[in-house]
Amino acid sequence: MEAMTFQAAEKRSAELRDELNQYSYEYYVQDQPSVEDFVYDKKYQELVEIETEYPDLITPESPTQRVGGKILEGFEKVVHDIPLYSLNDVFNKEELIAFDERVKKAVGHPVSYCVELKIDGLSISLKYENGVFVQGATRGDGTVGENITENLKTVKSIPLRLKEPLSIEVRGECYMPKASFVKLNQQREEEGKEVFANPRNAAAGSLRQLDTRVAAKRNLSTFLYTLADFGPLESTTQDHALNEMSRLGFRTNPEHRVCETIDEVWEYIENFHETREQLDYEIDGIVIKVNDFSIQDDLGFTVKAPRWATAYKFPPEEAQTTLLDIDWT
Ligand SMILES: NC(=O)c1cnc(OC2CCCC2)nc1N
Repeated sequence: MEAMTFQAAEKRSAELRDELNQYSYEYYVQDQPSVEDFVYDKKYQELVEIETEYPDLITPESPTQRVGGKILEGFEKVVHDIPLYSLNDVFNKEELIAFDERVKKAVGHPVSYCVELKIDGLSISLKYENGVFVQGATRGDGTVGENITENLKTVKSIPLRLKEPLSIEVRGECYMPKASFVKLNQQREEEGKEVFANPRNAAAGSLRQLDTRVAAKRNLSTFLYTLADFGPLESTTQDHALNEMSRLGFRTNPEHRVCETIDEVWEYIENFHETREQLDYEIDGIVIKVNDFSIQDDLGFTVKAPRWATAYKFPPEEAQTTLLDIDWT
């Protein structure tokens, strides 16, 4: 290809960046690729050539910035302005009903719940300034976490630029799909390395890597579930907030549902207790949240957890054996 003028390269690289980021969004966030891999690869190669010729044209959200390549000295500490809370657990229907009774007593009337699968991964917090991904951190102890921005940039489902130039903070789970976990452990066994006990440990181990190229190869994914700093957004319920995050380009879990009674919540729990091994990611329970944010504010928090949410935990199963028994390839 004869050398492009800077102006031509500037225009072409911007077109390629937008096109490639759209393809990546369809593939990794919507799970609905619109083009074959070779189409993506060809355009990606063209962008690499232009950026190699004109490095000044590289922008933070360029897909070429997702391959990693930095060896970090360590992880800096991040103080969370808004704490990441943990959840009080319940283990049976009676305790779930007691949770609903406490909420109704405190609020004075029945409430709707937003129920979500409890993804078994690593809690992360993502900060965006004017739409650009600027910081990713682990939960840590809920107040102080670790800056893992460079590793999270390699997670393809995390948007490097939002669909709108908003300054917001969201939280969610970074996880390793079951199939990737099985493949990774097979690889590690062949290499005589120690295998990971479960997908959660594999995801945590991948994000704790100081060599960002390692994280880039671990096929991690995300489901976002908390709008922490709303910026200009005005969601009044958890269900609406999930839809807003999806609209902005985040990957959210499609199984969330609003339940009007605790019986409906129990039906949802029983359904997923049976069908969870068909999911291509691990869950360890169901999260139940009062849907209305103003009622959440009225209920507030105990020292470590919200009064407006609980986690129904499934009894631990011999997950590892079932995982390895299934042919995920
Ligand atoms: N692992 C999950 O899938 C999950 C975890 N946490 C939450 O909610 C936070 C927000 C307020 C307390 C807990 N939702 C989830 N879906």
